[in-house]
Amino acid sequence: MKKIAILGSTGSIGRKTLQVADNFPAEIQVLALAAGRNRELLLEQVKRYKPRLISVHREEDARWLRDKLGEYREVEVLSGREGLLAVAIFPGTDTVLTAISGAAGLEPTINAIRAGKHIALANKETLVAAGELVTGLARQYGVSIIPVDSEHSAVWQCLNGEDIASVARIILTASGGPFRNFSPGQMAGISPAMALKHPNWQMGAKITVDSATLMNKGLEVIEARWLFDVDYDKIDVVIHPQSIIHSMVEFVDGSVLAQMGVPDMALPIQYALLHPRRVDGSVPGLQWPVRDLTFEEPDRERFPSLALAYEAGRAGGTMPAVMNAANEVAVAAFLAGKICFTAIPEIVATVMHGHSPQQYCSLEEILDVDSRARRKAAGLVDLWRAR
Ligand SMILES: NC(=O)C1=CN([C@@H]2O[C@H](COP(=O)(O)OP(=O)(O)OC[C@H]3O[C@@H](n4cnc5c(N)ncnc54)[C@H](OP(=O)(O)O)[C@@H]3O)[C@@H](O)[C@H]2O)C=CC1
Ligand SMILES: CC(=O)[C@@H](O)[C@H](O)COP(=O)(O)O
Ligand SMILES: [Mn+2]
Repeated sequence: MKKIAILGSTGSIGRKTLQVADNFPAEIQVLALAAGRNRELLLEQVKRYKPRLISVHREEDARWLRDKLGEYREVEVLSGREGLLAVAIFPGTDTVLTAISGAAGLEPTINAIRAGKHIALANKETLVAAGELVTGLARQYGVSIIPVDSEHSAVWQCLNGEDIASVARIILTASGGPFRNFSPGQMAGISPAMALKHPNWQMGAKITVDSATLMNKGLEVIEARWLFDVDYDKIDVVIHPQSIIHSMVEFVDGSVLAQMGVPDMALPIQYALLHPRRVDGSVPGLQWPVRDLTFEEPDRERFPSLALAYEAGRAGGTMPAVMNAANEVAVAAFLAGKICFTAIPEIVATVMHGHSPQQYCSLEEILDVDSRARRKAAGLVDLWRAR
C-alpha cells in the first residue's frame, strides 16, 4: 500500500492523482492534502478521501473548513507555510506527490526529503530552482525522486534501469503549443485566452502559458539534467505536435526507444505511484493505426525561452532559479493583462543577464536569489506597462 500526501491536491495534477487513487483503493491511501485557495474542493476531497491532515494557504479558509467539517472533525486543518510543511512531512506517508505550481514547491519538497519521503515529482520548478541541492539531499537521505512529468516518465520508462553511460542523448518531445505556426506579427497579438488553449493537454494556467512560450520545454531540459544526471549537450528537444510520443532515448548503439500513449497524465501518475508494476487503470490505449506522427525543429527565434533555459542551465548555480522566478512573475503579469506575450522572454532575459550566478548554494541562498529576481522582474513589468 502506498501512503501518500499530495501538495496541490486541488490543481490539475492533484485532481488527476486522486482519480488514480480512486482506481486503486487497495494500493493507494491518501493521508494528507495541501491546497491553495480552493477550500470548497478541498472540503469535497476530505469527505471522499478522509485524509488525516489538510492545509490551505489562508488561515481564514482553514477556519471555514474547520467549521464545515461536521462528521469529519477529526481531520486536522492547518494553514500557510507551516501547514504546507506539515503535510510534506506528515508521519506515516512514504511518498509525497508534489503538484504545487512554481517555486513554492521547493521548500516543502526539501522538508519531505529530509523526513525520508520519496518524491513523486510533478513540480518541475523545484529541480529547476535547486536541482543540485535537491538531488544531493535525495542521495543523502536515500529517497527517490520519481518523475511524474510526462516526458520524464517517458525517459525513465525507456531507460528502464539502463546505465546512463549507454545513453547517447535524451530527446524531449514538445507539442509546440498553440502558436507553433504563428508569424512574428501574429505573436504580438496573443491574448491570455489564446495562450490558455493547449492543443493536447488540460493543465493549470501557468504551465499552459509555459507550453505556449516553450519555457515549459526549457524547464523540462533542466529537470531532465538533474533527474537523469546527463549533460545539457545530451538533451535535445523536438517538436511533435501530436503529443503521442512522450519522449525518447537514443542509446550509443544507435537504437532509439520511445514511450507512447494517449496524452493523459493519469498514466505517468499511476506509473510513478505503482511502478514497476503495470496495472490496468482508466487510461485508454492508442487507437491503431496511429497516423501522422510528425517532428520539427523548434523555432528558437520566435520562442527564445528555450534557448534561455539552456543558457541558464549551462550557467548553473543560481541562474536557473533566477530564470524561473522571473518567468513566474512575467507569466502572472501576462495572465493579468499587464504585458504582452512576447514580453515574457524579454523580461526573463533581462533579469538573467543582470545576474552573476553563485555556485553550490543553500536553500536560503536560493530563496533569497528567487525573491530578488521576482522584485527585478516586477519592476520590469511596471516599466513595460509605462512604455
Ligand atoms: N497539469 C499537468 O498536466 C502537468 C503539470 N506539471 C507540473 O505540476 C505542477 C502543478 O501543475 P498544475 O496541476 O497544472 O497546476 P494547477 O495550477 O492546476 O494547480 C496548482 C495547485 O497548487 C496549489 N497551490 C498553489 N499555491 C499554493 C501554496 N502556496 N500552497 C499550497 N498549495 C498551493 C493550488 O491550489 P488552489 O487551486 O487551491 O489555489 C493547486 O492545487 C506544476 O509545477 C506543473 O509544471 C507537470 C506535468 C504536467
Ligand atoms: C503533460 C506534460 O507533461 C506537460 O508538461 C506537457 O508536456 C506540456 O506540453 P508541451 O509539450 O506543449 O510543453
Ligand atoms: Mn511535461
